[in-house]
Amino acid sequence: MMGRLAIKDVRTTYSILKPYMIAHRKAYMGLFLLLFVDIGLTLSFSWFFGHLTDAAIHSHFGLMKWLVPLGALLVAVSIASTYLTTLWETIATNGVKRDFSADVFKHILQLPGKHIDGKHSGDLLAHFTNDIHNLDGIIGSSLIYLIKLPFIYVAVFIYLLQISWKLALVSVFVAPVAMVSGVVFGFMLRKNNRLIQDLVARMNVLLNETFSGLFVIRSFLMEKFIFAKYVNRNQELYALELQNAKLRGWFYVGSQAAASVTFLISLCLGSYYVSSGVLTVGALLTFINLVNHLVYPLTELAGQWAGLQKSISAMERIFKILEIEIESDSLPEAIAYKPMLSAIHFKDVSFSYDGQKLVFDQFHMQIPPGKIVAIVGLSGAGKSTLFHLLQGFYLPQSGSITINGRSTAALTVSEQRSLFAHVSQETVLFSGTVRENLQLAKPGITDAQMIQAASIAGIHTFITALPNGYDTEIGERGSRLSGGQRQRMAIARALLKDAPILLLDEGTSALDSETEYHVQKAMEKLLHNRTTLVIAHRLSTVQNADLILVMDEGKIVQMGRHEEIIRQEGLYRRLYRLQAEKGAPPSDDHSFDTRVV
Ligand SMILES: Nc1ncnc2c1ncn2[C@@H]1O[C@H](COP(=O)(O)OP(=O)(O)OP(=O)(O)O)[C@@H](O)[C@H]1O
Repeated sequence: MMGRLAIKDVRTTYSILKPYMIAHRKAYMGLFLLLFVDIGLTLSFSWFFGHLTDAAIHSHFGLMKWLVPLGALLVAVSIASTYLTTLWETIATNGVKRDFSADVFKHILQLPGKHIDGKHSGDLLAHFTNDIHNLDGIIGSSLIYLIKLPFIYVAVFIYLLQISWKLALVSVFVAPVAMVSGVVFGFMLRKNNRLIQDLVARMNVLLNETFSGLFVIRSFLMEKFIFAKYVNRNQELYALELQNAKLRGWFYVGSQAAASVTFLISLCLGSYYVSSGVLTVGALLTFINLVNHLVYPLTELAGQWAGLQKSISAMERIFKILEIEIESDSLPEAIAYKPMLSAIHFKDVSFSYDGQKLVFDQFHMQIPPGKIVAIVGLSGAGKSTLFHLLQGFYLPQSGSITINGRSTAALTVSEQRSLFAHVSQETVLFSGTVRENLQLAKPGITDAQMIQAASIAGIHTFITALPNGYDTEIGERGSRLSGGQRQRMAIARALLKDAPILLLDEGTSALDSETEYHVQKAMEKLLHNRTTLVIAHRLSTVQNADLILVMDEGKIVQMGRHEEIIRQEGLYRRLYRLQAEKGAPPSDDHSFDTRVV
């Protein structure tokens, strides 16, 4: 992995992009060669104009006869060179961007949970919609241009010296002025570009949150507020772009003025030399043409320089992601475990999300193999955190978690995550078909297995009634399905993963009684031959559990079977009674809703 680097300049940016550019070295070498072809063409065309003019003035038809086909040849080479430059530049630039963005994407997929927490999805999105494309300046045309500049300068200057050394000296005095102002403006542009890119990222966050929460926005009548926020940010962006344009404009005006002065002085002096017989008309034409090639790059410098600065500030943003240590070297893959009854042991586990407030302090927990364990407790007690730690989404600061006597620290990410099938409270499905969503569970799932799992989860009949059956699109995040249907899809997905340990979160408040009953039945079928941890909200689950763990503020305050702990004075009985007082006397069909307390 890349070490910690502070992006300060172009060199650092290139040190990151170097391997990607080397991978496309053929295209870059081609472009480098074409650069010399281009310089050769520039000199040849100028030479051609001068000689053709002199030949015409002096009626040298013999010379003109072979100059004309030579001119045609130069045009042909120029056309071929333009075509190849366009092609190779696209191959190089897009090739580097394709490979680099794939690596950035892979890196984000491998970021540890604690680093994902602090990132906005819109901000991450901006790396791909904005930052990667802004790298064009440093890997594409600006790079070629800036490499070409010194070469063309030297080549043209040597040619000019041969025509008239006095004129040549006059014509290059502008170069150092342009260089110095380029550095100063470059610095200012980079600062401005950084602000623009940060703002674009913030706008992405706003857009992302707006579109994903559109119904909440409508329900709370937040449209005006959101719209005003968007308009303000857009205005801010406009102001920054304007500032950027002014900077580029001044740089352009400066270099244009210096270039025009150079051109005019050369033209006046040159005309004087022609009238005094020192230069021929053809030589002056060659000279003026070449001076243009010195002047033109300087006027273009502002644009190229801005592109380069944009790239560097884009890379600064991407680098903040790249410098975070990832949790594994490669992307994890599902491993097939044979059915096994797993014992889980938390020993002196201390954990904090933010490094300050401890969720677990020297936490101890032992889950016997093959049992159904219900976890109950107040909201914020640490139940979900327990699931996060088990699956290795977060690592404990101290202590150990062992599964069948093996520490999770010794497991690879693939090994650890393949041990669990998780049905979470908030069901996340992906855009695509029912089949695609179910097949995500494990590679190589057959249709027969898929139908079996969907039948157990009680969703097969519903799926077959859809217009395209298993090939029906379910919309973004499964939006075309109801809450209960989504949950049963998640159960089918967990069944197909067929992992040794089940983690269930009974968040069924959104379901009607009949759906809840079906979901519950489907979940029960998941429980055989495995160790199961259920964050329990239903009395039936709690009563049927082999073991109940009652959690409070990151500690297990009571444990045992329902009949045992209901007799004890403590949180469990309080929760149970409160449920009864709510007017819903506990029975098998009612929710053991710990959240209401
Ligand atoms: N990503 C996070 N970053 C910081 N703190 C967090 C994060 N997730 C949870 N917490 C905090 O950790 C504590 C335990 O949260 P956890 O989600 O494990 O509780 P829970 O028992 O599952 O609650 P609930 O029943 O409401 O889902 C809470 O104080 C919560 O605010």
